[in-house]
Amino acid sequence: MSRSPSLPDRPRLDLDPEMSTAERLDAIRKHFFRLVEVNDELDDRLTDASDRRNDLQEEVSQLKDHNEALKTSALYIASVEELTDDQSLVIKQHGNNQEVLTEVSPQLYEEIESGDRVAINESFGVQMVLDDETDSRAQAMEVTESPDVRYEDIGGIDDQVREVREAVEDPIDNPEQFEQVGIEPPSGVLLHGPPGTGKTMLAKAVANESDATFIKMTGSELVQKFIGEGARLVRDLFQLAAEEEPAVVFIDEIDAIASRRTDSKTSGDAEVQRTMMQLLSEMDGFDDRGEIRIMAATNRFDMLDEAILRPGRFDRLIEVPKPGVEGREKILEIHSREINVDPEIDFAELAEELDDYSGADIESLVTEAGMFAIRNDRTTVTREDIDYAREKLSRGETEHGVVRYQY
Ligand SMILES: Nc1ncnc2c1ncn2[C@@H]1O[C@H](COP(=O)(O)OP(=O)(O)OP(=O)(O)O)[C@@H](O)[C@H]1O
Repeated sequence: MSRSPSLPDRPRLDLDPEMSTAERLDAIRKHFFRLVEVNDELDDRLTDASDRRNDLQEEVSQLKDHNEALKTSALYIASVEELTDDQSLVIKQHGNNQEVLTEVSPQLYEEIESGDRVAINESFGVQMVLDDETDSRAQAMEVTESPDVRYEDIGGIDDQVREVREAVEDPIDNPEQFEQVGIEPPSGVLLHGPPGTGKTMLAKAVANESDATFIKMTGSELVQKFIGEGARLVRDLFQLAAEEEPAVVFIDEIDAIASRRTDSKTSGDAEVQRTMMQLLSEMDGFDDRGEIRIMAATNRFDMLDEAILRPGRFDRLIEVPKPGVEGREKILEIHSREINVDPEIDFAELAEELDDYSGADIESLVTEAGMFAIRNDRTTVTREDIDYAREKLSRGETEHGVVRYQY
């Protein structure tokens, strides 16, 4: 901000006793005109300052409004139709096409262009300018041509692997067989069970082994990160799968968009409902015998809305539990494949001790033990390293930031 120039000097009247009366009168008249000039100048400066003050007050009030808008959660998406000269926008709300005039802060006004998509709250306060549609599509979906997970990387859940292969891989590899026999393959496969038991791995492995593209979307992200865009992104997800067939669509944390209805009727819930409705309608309009298979996973099976489990939707439920003792031994072996472990370590005995460990916990244990070996300048992981790692994991801290799941 520029500093205002200093105030004009106060005019002085110098009367010399030697002056004649006419000279004195002249000096006084000049002094008078000078005073009028300074007065006018100060008047102008006062008007400028008060205009500036009004501008600043208005800016403060707009920033306060913007601040309030930021504190509320965004609920709707709108497109900017027009920017008016007085720092307002004409926006059109998506869904109901309602046009509204809304004021924005000068900063936001600078940032916005006609045609932008913005997130707005219930009182049409603009919260933020959204990325363009293609950006959010790319961010919301993880697309892998061939994920590097194979069935042999998964331990302790052989029955689940077999069931998933039957429900997902066989219909992709042999659709004619299903047609000839006249049975419909399951529409959607829902994997449920505690965190870190291999649900995502299973979906990736089946995509890899069926030479299908793996397309993943996470329910909680749709709700928290891509506010107001859930329904569109679900539609895009299925469209992308159709472009990429054969494809395995995997919706992780499906409970975030498909939980049983709560009693509250807030618009946030309405938005989640719209996303779930879109998912249901995509699944209902889907040809079962295609080269697109739909999978989902949840740790909160008890919370799911039954609508999602009806025939034709997620109608094959597969529980993926924590591994038993043999499973734990297998997972220990898998995660030690690439690691130089002391051959004296008895995995069967160790597996007995790892009661309640999930596959992800076992992976963390092995990695953490490796970190201890490195720290102690050794190239082999010993039983002591494993015991140290266990102790550390049970305290919830790890060397590389992976915190052990608590159930
Ligand atoms: N059965 C298993 N066999 C081998 N490794 C496993 C197994 N389960 C989990 N892991 C390890 O844990 C990591 C996380 O597993 P994954 O993401 O598949 O679990 P998830 O069940 O999908 O968990 P979440 O519910 O938290 O998403 C895997 O990358 C893998 O290294």
